[in-house]
Amino acid sequence: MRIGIIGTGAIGGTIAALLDRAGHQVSVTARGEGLAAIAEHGLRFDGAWGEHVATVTASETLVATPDLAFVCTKAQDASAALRENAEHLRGITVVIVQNGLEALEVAAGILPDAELVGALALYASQYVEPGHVTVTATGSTYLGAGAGEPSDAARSAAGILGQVMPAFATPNFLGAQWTKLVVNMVNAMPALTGLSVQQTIADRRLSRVVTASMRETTRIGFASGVRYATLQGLSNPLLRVFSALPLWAARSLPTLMARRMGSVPNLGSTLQSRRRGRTTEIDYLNGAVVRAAAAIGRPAPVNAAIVEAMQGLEPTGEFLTPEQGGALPVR
Ligand SMILES: NC(=O)C1=CN([C@@H]2O[C@H](COP(=O)(O)OP(=O)(O)OC[C@H]3O[C@@H](n4cnc5c(N)ncnc54)[C@H](OP(=O)(O)O)[C@@H]3O)[C@@H](O)[C@H]2O)C=CC1
Ligand SMILES: CC(C)(CO)C(=O)C(=O)O
Repeated sequence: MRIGIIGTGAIGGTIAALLDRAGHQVSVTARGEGLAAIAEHGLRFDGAWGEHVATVTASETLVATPDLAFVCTKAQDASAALRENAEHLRGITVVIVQNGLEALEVAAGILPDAELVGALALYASQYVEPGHVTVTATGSTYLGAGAGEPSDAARSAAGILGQVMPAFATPNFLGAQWTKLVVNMVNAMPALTGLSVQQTIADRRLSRVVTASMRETTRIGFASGVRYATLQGLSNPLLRVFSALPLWAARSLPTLMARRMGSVPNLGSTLQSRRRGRTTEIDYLNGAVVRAAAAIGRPAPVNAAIVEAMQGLEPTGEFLTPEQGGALPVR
């Protein structure tokens, strides 16, 4: 199958390398140093899903229409990347692999005649250097769209991706995005402190803030009428219990998540953006919780403080100490 990958960073690089290894004809889009490295040496892939050097076609934008496309940029880059490639995305299935709640709505405004599918990745990949990505923790990908049953396009894309990694079409994709948003509350503390996800959760002070942001997210979701979808053991009933726990007891959830990630340090995708001098997705993660809370007239003080702290730090390139990070408000 002819596969197009837009945005060949950690996730795009992983999908591109694995589909190339499985024999698909893969074309990728990249820019700057990343594009130069892939064009010169191929795309180097290693880590938990094996090793491969993919000799993919690489260019700044797609030069032909593929049978299936994956858009794997950060949320803040998605609109521009979709616009730049719109000509070759018309009428085909376009899978947007992206955290946050807005991926499909943004894409629908730019590609009204594509078959849009959202995808939530629960594995962890790292952009090691231009043209080199590594998988630091395995996990499944969930594909779907909207509130109902998964479309034929979602099932078929899950079938293709399922050839190379665990991938499932899921109903209630909106609920799945919220469940993933709860998971992504592990991203901010590493991005604020420069520590890995495992290190931040092992630190009692930072872990309290992670737990508080997760619990706040869960509560805002429930108050907004969200029915959380089941993703990798996290379900609506479990999150209902979690949302009512005191902080000391709720801490067991991020602790379990960190344990599942294993011993290879997982930086999380937000810290990786900072390390590469890129803007972060904070407005689409913790910021999405603040906006959802505002929409129902509720405050989200923990997530608002995290967003504010990140906005202050991003332009400086500096990090908080664990003491400073642990002093963020929790409730
Ligand atoms: N990494 C992870 O473990 C996980 C990430 N996710 C989510 O997946 C999505 C992708 O994340 P991730 O792979 O980590 O992000 P990366 O930053 O590693 O990769 C995104 C890539 O897109 C490229 N890009 C941006 N705009 C364009 C454009 N217009 N044309 C071509 N390329 C472009 C960037 O280029 P450049 O290198 O020049 O910046 C970058 O290489 C995010 O929503 C993230 O939250 C979900 C689960 C796990
Ligand atoms: C699943 C997780 C937390 C993997 O690191 C992720 O989604 C991210 O880093 O953005």
